[in-house]
Amino acid sequence: MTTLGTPLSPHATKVMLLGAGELGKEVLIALQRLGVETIAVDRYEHAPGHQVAHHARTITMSDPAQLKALIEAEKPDLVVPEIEAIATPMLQELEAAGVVKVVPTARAARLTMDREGIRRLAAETLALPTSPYQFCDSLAELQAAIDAGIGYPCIVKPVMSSSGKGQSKIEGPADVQKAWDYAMAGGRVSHGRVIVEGFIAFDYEITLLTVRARAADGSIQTHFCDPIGHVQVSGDYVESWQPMPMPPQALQRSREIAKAVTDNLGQGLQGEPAGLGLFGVELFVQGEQVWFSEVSPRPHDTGLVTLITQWQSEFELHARAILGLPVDASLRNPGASAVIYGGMEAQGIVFDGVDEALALPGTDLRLFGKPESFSKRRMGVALARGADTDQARAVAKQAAARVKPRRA
Ligand SMILES: Nc1ncnc2c1ncn2[C@@H]1O[C@H](COP(=O)(O)OP(=O)(O)OP(=O)(O)O)[C@@H](O)[C@H]1O
Ligand SMILES: NCC(=O)N[C@@H]1O[C@H](COP(=O)([O-])[O-])[C@@H](O)[C@H]1O
Ligand SMILES: [Mg+2]
Repeated sequence: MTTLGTPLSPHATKVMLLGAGELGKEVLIALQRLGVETIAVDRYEHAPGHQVAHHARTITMSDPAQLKALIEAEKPDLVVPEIEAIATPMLQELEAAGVVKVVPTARAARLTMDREGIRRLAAETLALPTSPYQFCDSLAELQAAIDAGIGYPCIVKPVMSSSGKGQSKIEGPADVQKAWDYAMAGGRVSHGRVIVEGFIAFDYEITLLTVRARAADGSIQTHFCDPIGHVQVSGDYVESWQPMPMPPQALQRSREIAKAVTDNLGQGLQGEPAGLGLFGVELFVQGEQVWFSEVSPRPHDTGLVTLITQWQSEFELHARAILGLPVDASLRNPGASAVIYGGMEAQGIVFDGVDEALALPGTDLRLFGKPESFSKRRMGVALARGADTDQARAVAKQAAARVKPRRA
């Protein structure tokens, strides 16, 4: 049985988000609606989630001592990692000592924190199909890995990075040095290690949102959302839509892969089923062939589209699942999302054209409230529902284009 308390009272149910960007902000709102007391943590002040939580804290989340001190002071019932760059070994220690429960588990947060943990688990332990890959600690090792079999074209990424930061495609020998230098500059935490992956010429890629939630009989059940199709530019998502039509066999294979990965990441300390929550399983598809790419043990940026397509968005699903509540992962209507970048480096920017964007029928908007804009920083997203995803994609893109960020 799940019992929830009253926020700001001695019996509050307290949840701490480690990372309070646009994804965390929506999870926090979903938790607030259930009367959960929320603590939003991020590396900078006035992060999107800070603005909607009961408590806002700013620390260096990759510093184990700071993280431990904050968790011990706040005593949350649940800690919910929202970004990768967190001192996850400390979370494992605190979880093992019974100090706190980590969503979905501290082990899952640690394994997915860097590309090596999750890639080796998927490809080597679970024998799932992935691109060929090597990990390298120097330019010389990178060149050797390419020459020894990865070949051209290939993709280089820092082991710890997300949203395409530090990622580039190598077309031939002339690009190797540039890709190495770019990866060194682009990781979230400075780290001299990269993954080089053989390029998969997929027909399309999907995110399969997969939810581990408690069923009425107390067991953990896996629910799949309809697949989300998306387009990435320079490793960062710019457009997504749901549902993505797929041949039944490719969908079946995608679900098997997602189940294998999430079952493993959901294991508790003694290997028993434990971890609850939503996962974003990223897959490449060509015909009936499916490759595992990576997984987020948390809501996924491409899943922002579910704010307008599902009865329960990925954020509500995550909030419900982690609290042990029942979920409904079904689609309500087709829809699409299109990203709004800042397009400039400036503080406290303003957005023109919000009225024109929302005048398009079936649209909605999220402006995240990030205090500082960068040229390629995601500042908002336009959402559109439609009779089909082609129509919704066109409208979402049009709405995003009507929102014009500018200097105040
Ligand atoms: N081996 C590959 N072959 C072909 N395309 C790839 C490969 N690896 C990555 N990509 C492309 O780059 C995108 C981003 O890669 P990946 O998901 O590994 O990076 P990321 O920085 O973790 O992104 P995010 O945090 O947004 O999920 C993929 O969605 C895909 O479009
Ligand atoms: N692909 C992962 C992803 O989209 N993560 C989302 O971006 C935020 C960081 O944004 P920022 O870099 O603009 O601060 C994270 O906090 C999370 O919400
Ligand atoms: Mg990705």
